[in-house]
Amino acid sequence: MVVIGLGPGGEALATELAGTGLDVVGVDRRLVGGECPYYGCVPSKMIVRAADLLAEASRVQGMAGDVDLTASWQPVAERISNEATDDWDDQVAVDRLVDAGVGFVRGHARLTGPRTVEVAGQTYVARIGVVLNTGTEPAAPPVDGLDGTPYWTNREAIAATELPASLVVVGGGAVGVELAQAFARFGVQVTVVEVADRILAPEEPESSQLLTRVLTREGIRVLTGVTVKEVAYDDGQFTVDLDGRTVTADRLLVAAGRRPNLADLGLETVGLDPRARAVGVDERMRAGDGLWAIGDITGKGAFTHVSMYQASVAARDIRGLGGPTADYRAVPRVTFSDPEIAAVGMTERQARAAGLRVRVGSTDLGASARGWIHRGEGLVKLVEDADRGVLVGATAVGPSGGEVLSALAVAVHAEVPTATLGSMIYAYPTFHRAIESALADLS
Ligand SMILES: Cc1cc2nc3c(=O)[nH]c(=O)nc-3n(C[C@H](O)[C@H](O)[C@H](O)COP(=O)(O)OP(=O)(O)OC[C@H]3O[C@@H](n4cnc5c(N)ncnc54)[C@H](O)[C@@H]3O)c2cc1C
Ligand SMILES: NC(=O)c1ccc[n+]([C@@H]2O[C@H](COP(=O)([O-])OP(=O)(O)OC[C@H]3O[C@@H](n4cnc5c(N)ncnc54)[C@H](O)[C@@H]3O)[C@@H](O)[C@H]2O)c1
Repeated sequence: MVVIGLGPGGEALATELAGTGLDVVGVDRRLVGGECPYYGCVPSKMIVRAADLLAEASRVQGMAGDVDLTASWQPVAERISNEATDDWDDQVAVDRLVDAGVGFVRGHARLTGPRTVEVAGQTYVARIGVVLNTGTEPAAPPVDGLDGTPYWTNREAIAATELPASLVVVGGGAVGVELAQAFARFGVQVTVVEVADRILAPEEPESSQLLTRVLTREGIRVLTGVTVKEVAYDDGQFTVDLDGRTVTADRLLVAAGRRPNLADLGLETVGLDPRARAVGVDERMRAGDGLWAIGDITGKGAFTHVSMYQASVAARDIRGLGGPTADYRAVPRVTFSDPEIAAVGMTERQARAAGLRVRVGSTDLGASARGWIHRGEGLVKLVEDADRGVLVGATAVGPSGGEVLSALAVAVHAEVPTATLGSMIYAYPTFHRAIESALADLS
C-alpha cells in the first residue's frame, strides 16, 4: 500500500495496515500528523483553554471574591512550541510510524496511474492500492490587494509568539470565532468580518445569535453580511475596505475556509478531476480501482474525527474484514468557543429541506437549574423526524456543550425513539438535564 498524505487518518491507517504485515509506504511533504497536531485542533485548543481560564478567573467577582489578573501570552506560546508541536518538528511522529513498520518518505507524491506513485523521481508500485489523505491548505479569498501583504492564516496565528494590539479576522467560521474570542480575552482588539448574514452560518440560527451576543459583550466587533473589497498594508497597519466602511488593525487573520490539496496530485492519471472540490468516495471510501480517499478531501466533514473514522472504514475494506460502512447521519461537530457550540446530524432547516415532517423542541440552558447556578448561557435544540419519532439532529450550546452532545449523538446515531429518551432519568442538576426540557417542548 502507498498512503499519500499523513494527516490524522492517513497516519492511523498506515500504522494499522503495517501492523497486519502489509508493506506500507507513507508519504508526507510536510509534517506527519497533518494540520491537526501542528496548526489545528491541538494548539488551537491550548489557546482556547488558556483564554477560558482568563474568562473563568474574571467570573470570580460576585461569586467567590476578587482576582487580580494579569494575562500573558508567553506561557501559551511556550506550551504550543514545547508540548504540542516540538517546535514544529515531527521526529517523534516519524519514529512512531517507522517503529510500527511503515516505510516513511518525505516529499510531494503524485499518482502516475493506477496503483503507482512517484515521489522525487522514485516510483512506488502498490500491489493492493493507494490511499489519498492529502487534506487542505488555508484558502485566500480573491480580494484586491490581499496577496503580497503579510496576512496570517491559522498557521501564523497558532505560531505567534507575540500578540498584536488589534486584529481583523476575515471569516466567522470555526477557525475565526475560536481564535477571535481567545485573542480578545488576551486583550487584542478584534473585529470579525463575515460575508454571510451570520457567523457559524451552517449551524442553527439560535447558536449564531447567542454567540454573536456573547462575542459582542466581550468587546469583539462582529460585522456580518459585509464584503471585503480591498486590503492594503502600510507601515505595520492593515486597512480593510468593507465597501464603504474601513477597518484598520495591526494584523489580519484570513480564516475564510480551506482549499483541498488535489491539484498536482496526478488525479487525471486515474480518471479523476484535479479541479474538483472533493474526491468522490463510496461507503467503503473507495475512489476508484485500487484507490481510496479519506479526510477533508472527501467533503464529508472537515474534522479529525471524520478523518480517523474514515481511516477505520477504509482499513476494514482493504483488509477484507467487512463490518459497518461509512454513515454520516450523526457527524458531531463542536466549535470550542465559550459557550461551546455543539451539534450533530441535521439542523432544522436541513431536515425540512430533506422533506421530513419535523418537530422541534428547545430550551434555554440559562433557565435550567444548573445554568442558573453556574450563571451560564446556552440552549438545547432538538430536531425530530416526527413520522419515525426519532431525533435526526440536535444542538447543545453551553459551558460543556461538546460533552452534553454525547448523549444526543448516541440518540441520533442509534435512532433512539424520542419516547424512550423522554422516559429516562436525567441527573439533577446537570447541564444535560436540559435535554429533558427540550424533549418536552417538541411540537
Ligand atoms: C485552526 C484549526 C483548528 C481545528 N480544530 C479542530 C478541532 O478542534 N476538531 C476537529 O475535529 N478538527 C479541527 N480542525 C480540522 C482538522 O485539523 C482536520 O479536519 C484534520 O487535520 C483532518 O485532516 P486530513 O486528515 O484530511 O489531513 P490534514 O491534516 O490536512 O493532513 C494532510 C497531509 O497531507 C500532506 N500532503 C498533502 N498533499 C500531499 C502530497 N501531494 N504528497 C505528500 N503529502 C501531501 C500534507 O503535508 C499534510 O500533512 C481544525 C482545523 C484548523 C485549521
Ligand atoms: N472545533 C472544530 O472542530 C474546528 C475548528 C476549526 C476548524 N475546523 C474545521 O476546519 C474547517 C475550516 O475552518 P474555517 O473556519 O477556515 O472555514 P469555514 O468554511 O468553516 O468558515 C469560513 C467562513 O469564512 C466566511 N468567508 C469566506 N470568504 C469570505 C470573505 N471573502 N469575507 C468574509 N468572510 C468570508 C464564510 O462565509 C465562512 O463563514 C472547517 O470546515 C471546520 O470543519 C473545525
